[in-house]
Amino acid sequence: MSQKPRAIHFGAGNIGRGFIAPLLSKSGYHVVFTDVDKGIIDAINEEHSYSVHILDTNADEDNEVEEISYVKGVLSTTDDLIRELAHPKLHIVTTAVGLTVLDKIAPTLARGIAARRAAGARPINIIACENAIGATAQLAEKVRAHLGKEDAAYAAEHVGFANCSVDRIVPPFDPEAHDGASSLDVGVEAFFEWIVERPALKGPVPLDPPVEGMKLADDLAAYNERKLFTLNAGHAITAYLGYLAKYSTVAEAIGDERIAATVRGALHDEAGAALRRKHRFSEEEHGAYIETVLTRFANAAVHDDVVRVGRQPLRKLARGDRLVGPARMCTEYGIPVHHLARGMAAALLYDNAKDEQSVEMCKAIKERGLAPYFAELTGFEEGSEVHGRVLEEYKELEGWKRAQ
Ligand SMILES: NC(=O)c1ccc[n+]([C@@H]2O[C@H](COP(=O)([O-])OP(=O)(O)OC[C@H]3O[C@@H](n4cnc5c(N)ncnc54)[C@H](O)[C@@H]3O)[C@@H](O)[C@H]2O)c1
Ligand SMILES: O=P(O)(O)OC[C@@H](O)[C@@H](O)[C@H](O)[C@H](O)CO
Repeated sequence: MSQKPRAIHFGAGNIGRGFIAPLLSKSGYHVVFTDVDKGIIDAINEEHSYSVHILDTNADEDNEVEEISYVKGVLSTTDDLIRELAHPKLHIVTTAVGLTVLDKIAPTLARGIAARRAAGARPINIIACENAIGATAQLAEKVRAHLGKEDAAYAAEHVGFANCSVDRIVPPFDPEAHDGASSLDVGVEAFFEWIVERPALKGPVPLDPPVEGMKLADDLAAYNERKLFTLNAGHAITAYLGYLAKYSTVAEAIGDERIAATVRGALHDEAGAALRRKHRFSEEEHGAYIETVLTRFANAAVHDDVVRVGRQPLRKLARGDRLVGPARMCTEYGIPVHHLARGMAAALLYDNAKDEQSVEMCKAIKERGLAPYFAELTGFEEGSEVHGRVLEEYKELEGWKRAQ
């Protein structure tokens, strides 16, 4: 049996296989994937390895391929997972399942924590790598709701719940477009950033062994907001405007000057101005961060569909999320929002019959009326400046929709 320290990763999807597991594996952890998808778990247990293709516009072919080996899979619906969670060599648990799925994995994590207490096992750290402010804190609350008093006391001492900011663009990968690639392979951009909340970690800090590529920060909130309100805000605006203009990919959409101008304005003059005020990022540093983000969007080698980036518009229009979050921050600092308003309007126009939240949103707008629905969703009251501007932009963008 392997004596390597172990890591369990929930969600063997794009970011799990393409980012988190590779860092853990390269740092000396034996990675155990867990997923509800039996097909992925079976494939992992047949192959025990896969390749990560680093994709860059400037290369004719994949410019680098990393081999990830010695991985295994466990179906998340079986008791095998509880045994894995109680393993004496387990150091770290990560998730990348989607924010709305945290509810579903919380009871399993609670059972795993109870089993660790019964076994007197070593401390572990749990890190939810989902796109949201405080995703791990949200998970911790859901897990605690399933713990008895003694298990909760054990968890408070032995289980670290650390928030993080996680950044790497990893869309679905087409193995047929790459010679010799397997169904488990993933295609990723070269850029990555994983920043973890240091004060929340239990046991040795940095982790032992340290995770190569994992940065630790005392003030995670600043990095979390910087990423969500820049990369994800710009990504969402590009995707929703791109969808309206009938582009398939983010790279195509950001190549349209009308869309690029809105994204630039939203990131530099609005979200960026508010983030700089709140977190004291310098203009030079934050400007460079935004420009890197825009270059990443234009990377056509990472074939990223606007429908992936626009998925679940109601989650993206939630009050603390990537569109309304920076718009609220702007209003706190008296910064007018024109471009973000256009982005929110484009999100409200996202009409995709294959996306459940889009269907729900379009139905609600039709039945309840845009003005009251938007106010209820976002907290921007009817009659407020932002509310009025979003309604105006919505009308104008309906013209884009009709023009197609
Ligand atoms: N792909 C990216 O570019 C990227 C980058 C940063 C963060 N994220 C975040 O990572 C998370 C995952 O995104 P993704 O793109 O990898 O999605 P994905 O759909 O490729 O992967 C999610 C995986 O979770 C699995 N899953 C669903 N329910 C589960 C459950 N109950 N138990 C165990 N596994 C379950 C799915 O089967 C799937 O394999 C999201 O929160 C996303 O916002 C994604
Ligand atoms: O994963 P979502 O749905 O929250 O957001 C879609 C994309 O913006 C996102 O997955 C980015 O690719 C990622 O956040 C890059 O780090």
